[in-house]
Amino acid sequence: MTPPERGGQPGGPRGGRPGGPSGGRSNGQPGGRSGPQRGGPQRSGRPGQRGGQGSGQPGQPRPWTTTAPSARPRSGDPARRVAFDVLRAVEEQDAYANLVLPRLLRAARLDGRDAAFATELAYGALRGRGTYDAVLAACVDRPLAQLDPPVLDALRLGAHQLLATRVAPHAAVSETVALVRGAIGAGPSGLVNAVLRRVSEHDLPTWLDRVAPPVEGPGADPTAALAVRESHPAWVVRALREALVLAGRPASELPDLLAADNARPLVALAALPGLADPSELVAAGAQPGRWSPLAAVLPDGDPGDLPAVREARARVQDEGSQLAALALLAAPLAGPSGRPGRDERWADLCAGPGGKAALLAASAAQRGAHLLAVEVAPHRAQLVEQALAGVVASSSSSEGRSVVEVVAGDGRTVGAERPGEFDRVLVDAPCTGLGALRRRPEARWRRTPADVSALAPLQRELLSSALEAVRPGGVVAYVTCSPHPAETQAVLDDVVRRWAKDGEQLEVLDAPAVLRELAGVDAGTGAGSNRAQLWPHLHGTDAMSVSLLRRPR
Ligand SMILES: C[S@@+](CC[C@H](N)C(=O)[O-])C[C@H]1O[C@@H](n2cnc3c(N)ncnc32)[C@H](O)[C@@H]1O
Repeated sequence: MTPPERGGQPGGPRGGRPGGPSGGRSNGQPGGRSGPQRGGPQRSGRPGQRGGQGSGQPGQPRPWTTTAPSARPRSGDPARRVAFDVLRAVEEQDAYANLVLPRLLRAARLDGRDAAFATELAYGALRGRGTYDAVLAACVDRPLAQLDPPVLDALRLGAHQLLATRVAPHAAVSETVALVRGAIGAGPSGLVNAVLRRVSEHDLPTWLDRVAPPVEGPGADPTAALAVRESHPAWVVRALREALVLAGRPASELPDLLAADNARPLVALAALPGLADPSELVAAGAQPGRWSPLAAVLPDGDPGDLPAVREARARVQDEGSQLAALALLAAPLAGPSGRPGRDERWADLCAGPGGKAALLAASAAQRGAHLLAVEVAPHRAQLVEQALAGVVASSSSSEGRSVVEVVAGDGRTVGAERPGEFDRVLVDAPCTGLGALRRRPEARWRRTPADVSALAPLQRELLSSALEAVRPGGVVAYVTCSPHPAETQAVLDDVVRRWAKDGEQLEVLDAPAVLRELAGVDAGTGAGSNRAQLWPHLHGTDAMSVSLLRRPR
């Protein structure tokens, strides 16, 4: 732990900083151009970066208020309170920030800039926790674990404002102190005031140089250094390094990959085949997508404002997820006499909440096929029903049978119950989600290495069930939104080996070639591997892994 520096005169007269009091709003939110963009962080949100007006330069005077903490406002502003409540719900109730935030924003009647500010604070403090805790540990005279958890959350919110937003430092401190008084009580407000003043003594690059271990030389620990600088648990840093190397990428890309996890992803939309067209989304204000032939991208604004999204003809869906579903549909089947054979029975064995199932169902309606969507969790099976409602309402096949059947059940039993019945099967396996960390700000702190091993048998059983359920010459797509080697290549290798031992040599199709043909994207994983891997830092998508297996005829 680096001892706190005692420089500066926190109580003394300050002024003249760009973005100081005059640049901020009375409640301490950044004003004018420096305000956060709607819907997320105003900058990349990368903990290792700092910039913009008011971000402060070391040694520059700061406009401190001379009001004693006890005489300052008793409660904070509503946006900070919402952000604080999000952090508490994540910590205390294992809540998902992206689910709890909209509810709290509605309850507090926040919208527009206030909602954007609350979102930026909550997501930024959650993502940046690793960095901020390292800084806070250098400013608190006891281990952070000995602080009351609500106090620690308030300090994280304060540190985020000080180190990664354009909020004026005096406002970041005084508003966080006010928040603490209102939400926790007067007791810890002095501590919070003192700690945040210490945090404000340096900008983020200076703090990182002080608290992150060196990357080289004596005491070097490159993993720990990246863990602090890019705010990831060390085990995730190691896993992602391994994943890059396994996929034929240089380990030197790791900082970029980690930084991409800290950036706000653009909202990608999928126009459901036959129901909408990307050009319609672009005409309604979106921009063309980067890879998927179904995609458009919404740089700003509420997707629900687009008629096609409101009418369930288009959905919010990462381009990587779109490509994974499209790869299953584009993979070549094998049938009698060198022909592809039947292509009308499809299944999705892990369908909830229904993103890929909606795309598959819309395509099934177009092609006269039928989709079985299986999801083990009943409430998620209901979400699949909802996701498919638009497709079901607008289409039924000529014989009048429904295009889709949703079943709340275990995908692991489908192979035994319906052997050889399907032509194409998707296994979008339950996984750690390490490839989608940018979307789930708290996920990196919640996952543990034990999750990887706990999921391993389930992933293998689901893939084996899919292979039993597919006909000879049919194709299975094994997909994860994690690039972790244990969840991707190891599962593939094990299952192929086991089937070979049982006398059936599965064909691992060239998934990168399928994606190249489909979308012009290079998702290759190096010589000798037919697995495709997308990356946030290279493709701007989640880190989806896609393997395509075909049963021999
Ligand atoms: C990665 S998610 C699937 C995402 C989905 N394909 C989409 O695009 O929206 C994995 C899903 O598998 C479900 N699941 C887990 N074990 C299962 C099992 N044994 N059978 C069926 N579904 C299962 C989980 O509840 C979860 O909804």
